[in-house]
Amino acid sequence: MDQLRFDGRVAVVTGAGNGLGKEYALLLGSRGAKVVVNDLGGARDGAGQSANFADEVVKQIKDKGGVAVADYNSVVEGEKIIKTAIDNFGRIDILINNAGILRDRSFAKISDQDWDLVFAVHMKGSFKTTQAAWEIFKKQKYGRVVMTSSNAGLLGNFGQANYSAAKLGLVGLANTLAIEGEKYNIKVNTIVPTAASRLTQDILPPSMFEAMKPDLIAPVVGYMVHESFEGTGLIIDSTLGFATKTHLVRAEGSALRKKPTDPVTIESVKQNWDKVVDMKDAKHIQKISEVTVNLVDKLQDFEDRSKMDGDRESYWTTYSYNSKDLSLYALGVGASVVNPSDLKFLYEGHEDFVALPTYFILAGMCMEAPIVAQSMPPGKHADFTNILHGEQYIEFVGDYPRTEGTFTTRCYVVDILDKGSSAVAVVNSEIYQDKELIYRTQQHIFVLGQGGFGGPRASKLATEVAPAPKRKPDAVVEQRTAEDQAALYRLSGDYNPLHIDPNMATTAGHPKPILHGLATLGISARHVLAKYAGNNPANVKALKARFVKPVLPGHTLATEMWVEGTRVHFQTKVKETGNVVIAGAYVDLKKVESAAAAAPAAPAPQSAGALKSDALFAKITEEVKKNPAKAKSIGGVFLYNILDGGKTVKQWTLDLKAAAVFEGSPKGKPEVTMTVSDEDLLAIASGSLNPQTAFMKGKLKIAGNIMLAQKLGPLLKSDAKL
Ligand SMILES: CCCCCCC[C@@H](O)CC(=O)SCCNC(=O)CCNC(=O)[C@H](O)C(C)(C)COP(=O)(O)OP(=O)(O)OC[C@H]1O[C@@H](n2cnc3c(N)ncnc32)[C@H](O)[C@@H]1OP(=O)(O)O
Repeated sequence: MDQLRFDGRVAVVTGAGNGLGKEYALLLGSRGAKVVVNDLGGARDGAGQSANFADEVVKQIKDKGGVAVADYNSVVEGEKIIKTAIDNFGRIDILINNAGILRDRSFAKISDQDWDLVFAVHMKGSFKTTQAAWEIFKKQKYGRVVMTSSNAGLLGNFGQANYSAAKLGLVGLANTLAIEGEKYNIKVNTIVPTAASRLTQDILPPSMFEAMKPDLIAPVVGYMVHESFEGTGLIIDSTLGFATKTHLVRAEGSALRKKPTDPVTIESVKQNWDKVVDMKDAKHIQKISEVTVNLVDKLQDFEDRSKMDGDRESYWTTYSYNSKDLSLYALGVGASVVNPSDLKFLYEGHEDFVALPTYFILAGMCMEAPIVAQSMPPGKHADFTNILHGEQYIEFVGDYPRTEGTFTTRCYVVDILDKGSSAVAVVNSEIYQDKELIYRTQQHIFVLGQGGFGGPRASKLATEVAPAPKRKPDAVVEQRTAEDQAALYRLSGDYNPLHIDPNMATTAGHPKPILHGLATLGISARHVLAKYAGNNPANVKALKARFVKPVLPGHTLATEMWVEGTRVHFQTKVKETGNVVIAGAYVDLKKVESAAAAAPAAPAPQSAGALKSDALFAKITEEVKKNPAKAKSIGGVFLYNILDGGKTVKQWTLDLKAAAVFEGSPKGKPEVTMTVSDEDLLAIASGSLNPQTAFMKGKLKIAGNIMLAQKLGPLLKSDAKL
């Protein structure tokens, strides 16, 4: 890489007589910048004054052929320091606010003077110096400013209340200046250094002090003030030759009331506190305007949800998943690399990688919601010690979900049934993505010993099981479960101790921890999928099952299947005992594809070479010309990002060789092939086929170098939304 230089630039470094500031000044001076070396020459606590420090640094810069001038003003009179730059060099481009002092005392002992002095040097000093340079930066439409914060400010540190407050104040100052400077090409960033300096000399242990050389941090700041540096409003923590970005994140938060008409009370705040502080889905907010948008969205969601809920108590939650979750789940329901047709459920690099349909039941489980417990009739209770999964239903409504995403789930109890000795809670879930319903589930939770309260025995709102035909099954698939099946399955999110804790299992009357009902169901559903659905999850419309008897890990499951139209009835038996464990179950398919028909010879892939046909390019170009705006956002998707890397890639060729080159692989050696028919490619270019949809429907496949293919996949997805 060419040396990054500062020729023609003028830099002011405050507190540059020693430590970090000195290193910044020496580095910039050695790279062609004219440097104002500011230092008051005071002691660490700000007392005293001397010209020696700054003069010495100026001498060192000049000795190496650089240009520098000393400045002995206090940063509190920042305008004088900037004047030194203008008087000597006629301009200013870079300002590093580095000067600082310490007045450490435990909080109770901090005097007004300790407080004021620390604030004067750090806050007022950075304010005055930056403000004096600001108008010049604005006029010349160029400026690079670095504020110096500290982990004591970001995190607090015993005995440094004054220093911490001032240091975090500087982050706030930088944040606002980054916004105000944006349109004038003024970049304002914050460095959080931990270095051996006069400030830390007898604070750090000697061995650490030795290692934390300021010259390991100076290049980080050097880059942050270079003209090629694009970042602004960043907080960069650096020490010991490491650098890392740090930023504040904001949790999803929670509404503090059920309906817009309800009051907020101290009690409702307490009730929702766990969600208020839940950082699971926390995000970094880039701009203050995002907070407003986010609040408006939240308010809208809150109102929409409250309308949907009416008088019904619902529980709303979000559920995020990624490829790792899908693979883990697939292992939990017995998929194995031993079976090649399972690979697409296990390996995110597989060109047909896809989620098993039963995986999506999990987002509808609302395990953490107290809704069943809260819906029990007076005197009855439900908890992990007395519930069993009784039945499960799932029905896909929209496009088959992708291999990663975030859902919003609404769960609510539709009925509590009285089955005599026991109760059954019927729980509905609706699962939304981007406010669109994509599937729904229903679970029956059997609550042992809690019946007899005079409630209804059946519910019109419950999806019924369907008894299997009375003939011999059309097919049977057997699979032995592993001893660790439940231990593995639970990692997908059902941590009910019944499935892992021997004491809990004994208390509930089982010889050992039992298998999750959904693990048994997942295994049987896989059998149906492979046998009659062409192993294609998107072929599944709905699935229903009743758990009739518990299964123990290690048991062999035999899934018996009957085909009736597009419905595949099934029941599952434990081979060792002959017990039926899943009954009345079925999978509704879009189309039955029996195993023989479902395993055709692999379709002949359309070679990447086909994409390079000149005739096809000519056609695409023609389409693009007809509607350039549309094509730019759709057909251009692919290459836009590749071009972002700064390489010249011929547009509209969709040439993945170029992508490989972009990734730094040897030229002319394509590492990725793209499989797409000429018609589909044309359709993408003309805007009639969304690449995201094409990717989802398997019409567009990327394979080869897995890392690269993975990168390209998300590019398609994210850009398709533009
Ligand atoms: C929101 C948070 C949710 C979190 C939930 C999930 C947490 C998970 O960790 C829990 C699990 O995975 S548990 C493991 C899987 N489930 C099981 O092993 C249950 C197996 N089933 C049984 O043991 C019995 O069927 C049993 C005990 C359920 C019923 O047996 P019996 O008492 O003998 O019932 P029976 O006399 O045959 O019938 C009585 C009435 O109940 C209905 N019924 C029977 N089985 C049902 C079942 N599985 N689900 C729903 N209803 C069921 C019958 O139809 C009958 O009603 P009716 O007289 O009105 O026809």
